Amino acid sequence: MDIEGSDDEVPVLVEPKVAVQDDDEVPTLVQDPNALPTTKVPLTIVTGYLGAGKTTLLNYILTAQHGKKIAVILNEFGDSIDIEKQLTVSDSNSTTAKPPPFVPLANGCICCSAKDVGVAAIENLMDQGGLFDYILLETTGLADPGNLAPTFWLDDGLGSTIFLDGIVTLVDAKNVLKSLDEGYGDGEEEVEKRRHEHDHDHDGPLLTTAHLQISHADVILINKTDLVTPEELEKVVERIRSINGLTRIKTTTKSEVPQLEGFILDINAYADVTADDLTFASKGHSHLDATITTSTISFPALTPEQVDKFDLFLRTILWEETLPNDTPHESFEVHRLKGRIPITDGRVLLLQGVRNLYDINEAKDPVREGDEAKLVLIGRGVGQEGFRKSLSQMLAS
Ligand SMILES: Nc1nc2c(ncn2[C@@H]2O[C@H](COP(=O)(O)OP(=O)(O)OP(=O)(O)O)[C@@H](O)[C@H]2O)c(=O)[nH]1
Repeated sequence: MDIEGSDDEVPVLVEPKVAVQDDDEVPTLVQDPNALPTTKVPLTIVTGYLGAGKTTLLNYILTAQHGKKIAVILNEFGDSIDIEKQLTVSDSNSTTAKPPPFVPLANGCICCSAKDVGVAAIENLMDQGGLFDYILLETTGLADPGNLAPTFWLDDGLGSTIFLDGIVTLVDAKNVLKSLDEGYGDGEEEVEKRRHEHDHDHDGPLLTTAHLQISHADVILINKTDLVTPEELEKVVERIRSINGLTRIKTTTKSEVPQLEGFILDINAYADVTADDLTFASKGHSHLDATITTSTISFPALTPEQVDKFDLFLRTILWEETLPNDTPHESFEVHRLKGRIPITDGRVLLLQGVRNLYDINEAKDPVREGDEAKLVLIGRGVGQEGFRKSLSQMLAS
């Protein structure tokens, strides 16, 4: 699977990205028409379970020859001092009681730790840190990247100097299945909390941190492959693929990814949607995991009149978390979505979404003969037949 082809697509925002906090709030897209165009700096979120190999990956990137000046931000939490110590720090000041906000690293990169990883906080830090051309944000092992991604994606539409390039998730080949099945590493309290948050009946399949980190990932590194047999590794790959059919997967030891560019860095995962990605996703083994699945809905090219109806379908599932037309359904939550929607007038609409945010751009390449529309959803309960049914009812109305 490949996430390439940014040159082919001219982004035309036909639907602003908006977040809906509550029913009274009217979402607006605020843009300063006088703002000067700036070169936006890509930000990659690096997530993954405790001990999966995040710091090892950052060290690998920071010592590789990529010609970039990278700013690494460590989401400060408990053991961040230890993490800092592990990084390849070339500055002697790093041992002072109060380290400077940024520590210069080997090959011109800089590193800092921050409690607040909101957009404004990071832009502030960047102002102090000087020129750089890439940001890697390492989250804590227990972070839900789905909480962070909308912040950076939304702000990119609001004139930020940062844009979300993608989410890279490290998984530990040896322990990931235990994490997915039992919430291994989440702790009893957290497991109980998640049951209350995500499963109102408390007897459904458990949603673990590992699920959240995998379902939101654009790239997954299955690390520590030296600790498993080829058969065990194959099982891990299949399970992960069944959760997230859109992600690119690579198996690694010591988080080594010789080809960083286009695989970890500069993947543009929130801009590009290729037909190949979606076709690949629809061939997944979608029932290996009881909690999170990838579901593909295919339908014929839309007429221009159906575009608004399709948009209403999206708004209903993402903002109201229900299916249109009172279609009966079990509870669900969408973590990530992508779509490619040909229109009978020759246009192709590209759809991107994370949690309750989405946007639609117009692809430059025209519709091809026989193209069908594809909507890929990743999340809990997204494989229900009701999705197809309510969409076709809505389009036919
Ligand atoms: N056997 C083996 N060990 C590895 C591999 N990759 C990393 N490690 C080791 O696993 C340990 C944890 O790696 P880290 O890179 O610190 O993992 P992390 O995800 O940053 O961990 P936290 O910061 O605790 O969340 C370290 O001792 C690494 O040297 C690997 O592929 N195989």
